[in-house]
Amino acid sequence: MASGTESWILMATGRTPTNIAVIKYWGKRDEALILPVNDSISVTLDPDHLSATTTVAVSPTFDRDRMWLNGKEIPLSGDRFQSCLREIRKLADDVEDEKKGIRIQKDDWQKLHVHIASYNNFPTAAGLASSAAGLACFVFTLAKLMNVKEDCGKLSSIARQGSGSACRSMYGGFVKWTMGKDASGSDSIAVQLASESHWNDLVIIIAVVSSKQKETSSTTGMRDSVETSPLLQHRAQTVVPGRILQMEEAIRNRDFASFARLTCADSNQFHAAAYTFDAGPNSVLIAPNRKSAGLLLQRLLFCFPPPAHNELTSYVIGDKSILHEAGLQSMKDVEALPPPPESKDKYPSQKFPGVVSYFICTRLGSGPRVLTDESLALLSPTTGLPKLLYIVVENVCDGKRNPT
Ligand SMILES: Nc1ncnc2c1ncn2[C@@H]1O[C@H](COP(=O)(O)OP(=O)(O)OP(=O)(O)O)[C@@H](O)[C@H]1O
Ligand SMILES: C[C@@](O)(CCOP(=O)(O)OP(=O)(O)O)CC(=O)O
Repeated sequence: MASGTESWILMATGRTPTNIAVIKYWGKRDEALILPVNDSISVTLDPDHLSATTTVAVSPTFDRDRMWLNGKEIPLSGDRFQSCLREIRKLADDVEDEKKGIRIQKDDWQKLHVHIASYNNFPTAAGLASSAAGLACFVFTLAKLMNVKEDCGKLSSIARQGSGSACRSMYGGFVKWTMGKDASGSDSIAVQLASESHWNDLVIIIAVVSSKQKETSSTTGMRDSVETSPLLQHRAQTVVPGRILQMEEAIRNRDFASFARLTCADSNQFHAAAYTFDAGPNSVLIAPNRKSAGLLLQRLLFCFPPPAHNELTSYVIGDKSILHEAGLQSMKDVEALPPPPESKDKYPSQKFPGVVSYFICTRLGSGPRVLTDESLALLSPTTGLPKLLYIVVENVCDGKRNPT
């Protein structure tokens, strides 16, 4: 390993979106390689609103691999992180940074240690697919730092070994995870069905009911289903294959009626079966265009207003322009909303303030990207430690009590 100085640090930062499945992955045929029992299809969400940002640093001074998630150090010893690290290291190539005078040879990556810091701009482990954005970003950013030349399909098969749904976050727009047949998992990869621009008037509204960590992870929930539910096998073998074809056609034709029918049918198949597992309580609503999304928001805000003294700007986050187009500028406008006309004679116009924690308005989004602006890196370029920690340490050294 040739280098100008012994204490250099080289870094890369990536941002990767989350995705929401419209035909769900639920159940594995191989737990270690994370091979699913059926194909699945998802929409990638706008990384401005729901994404993981990850910085990976390498330096000859690091004595072990370390990781911080949302500012807290977490162990990297788990099989899933280890599989991804091992697979990416195998594909690593020579790296040269002329400006910094750094040269890393392919084989050096086996000995060099990395520091990884990641941050999710949405709740972690609450059923909003943080593992998808997080593990995809982990693999994507390591691959960038280590100059891996493989395409997104190959990277998706590595991300899959971190968390199944992560393979679909390797692309923007509409994505299919092909379950594959091979026992090695080499053909269990994600492919892009259509980019985000193919059907860009879809609006996605997420009602966040709870941001707390779920009691049952998806991993455990689907394992229980595989072990105990005969319906799951029927779903995987008989129901999903046809549904996948119909969903592909609906996406190709931008046929919202079929898209919505298939999405709801696939979701209901879990809830109608009264399993005890939970994939998180937050619901994802999809509107065909901005006008319908505005009408939907008016109804949602009428029924689920924020608790007293809450600002509208912190209650509806993400793409706020839909709020404005629906004539909702402030809490006064929400309070003045009439009851939904369709419910007038059928149901009492009940309101449930505080039931929803907040709403996220978003849209389809693009795939992973490298962030070249060094100020967005989560690790300090001089210490290789998380920037916040770095500031706290610096402040303590300076005799200041409060971290900035
Ligand atoms: N940014 C990240 N970088 C690396 N790993 C992450 C990141 N975010 C989440 N994870 C990993 O994913 C785990 C959460 O996955 P889990 O499947 O329980 O929840 P979820 O993905 O938010 O929900 P669901 O899969 O039901 O939509 C975390 O405990 C952590 O190990
Ligand atoms: C309900 C789901 O979101 C389940 C996602 O499960 P994970 O991908 O989080 O599970 P592991 O592979 O065990 O990490 C459906 C889906 O995204 O297709």
